Amino acid sequence: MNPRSRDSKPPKPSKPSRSERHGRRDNSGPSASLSALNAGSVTTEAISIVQAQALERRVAVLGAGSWGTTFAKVLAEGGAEVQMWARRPELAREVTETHRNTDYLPGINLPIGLTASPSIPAVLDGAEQIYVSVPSQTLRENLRDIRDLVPAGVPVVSLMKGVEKGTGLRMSQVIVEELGIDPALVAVASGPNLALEIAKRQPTAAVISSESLETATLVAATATNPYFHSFVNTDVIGTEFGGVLKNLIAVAIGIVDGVGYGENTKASIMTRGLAEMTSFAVSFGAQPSTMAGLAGLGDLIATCQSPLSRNNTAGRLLGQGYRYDDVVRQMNQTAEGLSSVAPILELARSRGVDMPIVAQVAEVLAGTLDPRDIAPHLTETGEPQGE
Ligand SMILES: NC(=O)C1=CN([C@@H]2O[C@H](COP(=O)(O)OP(=O)(O)OC[C@H]3O[C@@H](n4cnc5c(N)ncnc54)[C@H](O)[C@@H]3O)[C@@H](O)[C@H]2O)C=CC1
Ligand SMILES: O=C(CO)COP(=O)(O)O
Repeated sequence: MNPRSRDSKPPKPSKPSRSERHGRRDNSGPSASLSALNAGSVTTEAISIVQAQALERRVAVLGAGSWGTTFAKVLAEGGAEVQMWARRPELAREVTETHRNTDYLPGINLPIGLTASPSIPAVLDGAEQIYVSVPSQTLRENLRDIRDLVPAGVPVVSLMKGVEKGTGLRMSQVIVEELGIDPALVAVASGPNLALEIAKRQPTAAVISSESLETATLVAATATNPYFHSFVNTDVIGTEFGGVLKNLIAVAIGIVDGVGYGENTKASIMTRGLAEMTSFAVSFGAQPSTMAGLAGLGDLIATCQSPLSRNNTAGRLLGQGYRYDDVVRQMNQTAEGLSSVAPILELARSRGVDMPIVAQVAEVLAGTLDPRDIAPHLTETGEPQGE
């Protein structure tokens, strides 16, 4: 457990009632845009029932980008009181005052029970659970700013899908290292979770994984609502690597899409990609069944098929002939796959695992392989081999 003691806290100001916070008419905003939002989505009534029955749980979400904001909405619509940390004060003001985050989630009304602040101490004060959604490459520096502010004994949940360059560490490992907390308090969330679809309340599922089933269950109960169902497992390695590796295969799919290849090519890459993902993750101790579940196959399908995926989009630009630097300049959101390629290949080499598709993505990124030549090279040797 966390050896640090909990600071004594000032008494909390009296809170508005649950119905005031969530608002029985649900989201703010004009009714016209509300009904547009509710077209093809889980109903406001279903959410109100869950909110009314939920335990009062105060949670913090660090990162107000597309996934941090969407997950904060999921938690609030599951009945939690949610405070989100936003780097930019004007974004925090927009979320709290107008219930919008137009930069990341255009057209989405956020729940009244969701507020944001640029002050990390204010957001963490009294938090019973902490969810982290910042780019994987900045996580360590973000955590250094907060290590003395994390309340003792509180679960910390990674929503991220990358590995750290240089160390090759998974995000849960960086969290344990930087915060010095018991790994049993750390959980990860993964699955087919394209932010904008979820923000529109289109139903989906995820996996919450922790080496402690108790932690995973507590987090999953909080991160569940009528349109978002959280399953649990204790295979942190598989759940986390599933989210990282499918990004790399989605870049490959984007590349061949950009070139103009069709469904056979994409199905071959997805299928062989899953085989690559599984060999890699199992060599690090993951369960093969995790790779066949939501955090592996499920997320692979969603990310490879959707134009909403930033990794898929980055790949498509590469396939259309843009250079790596141009692609990075064009992406104004995090495409984790681009930074995970090198550390994943290094980790694969350390275990003697072949990753021919990921290796070719690295070559396209480096400009040493013509995107048109990626698809035929689905094996390392070109020799016939067992599937
Ligand atoms: N967007 C999606 O559909 C999903 C994203 N994820 C994962 O969530 C993580 C975060 O992704 P998004 O929220 O989509 O990214 P984003 O690019 O939309 O937002 C990143 C957030 O991190 C903040 N941030 C904090 N420190 C930063 C720094 N030093 N440099 C840059 N930004 C900093 C930004 O201000 C921003 O609020 C990634 O690991 C991604 O793979 C996982 C599931 C779904
Ligand atoms: O992880 C995701 C869907 O599950 C989001 O994928 P992108 O980061 O490629 O947008």
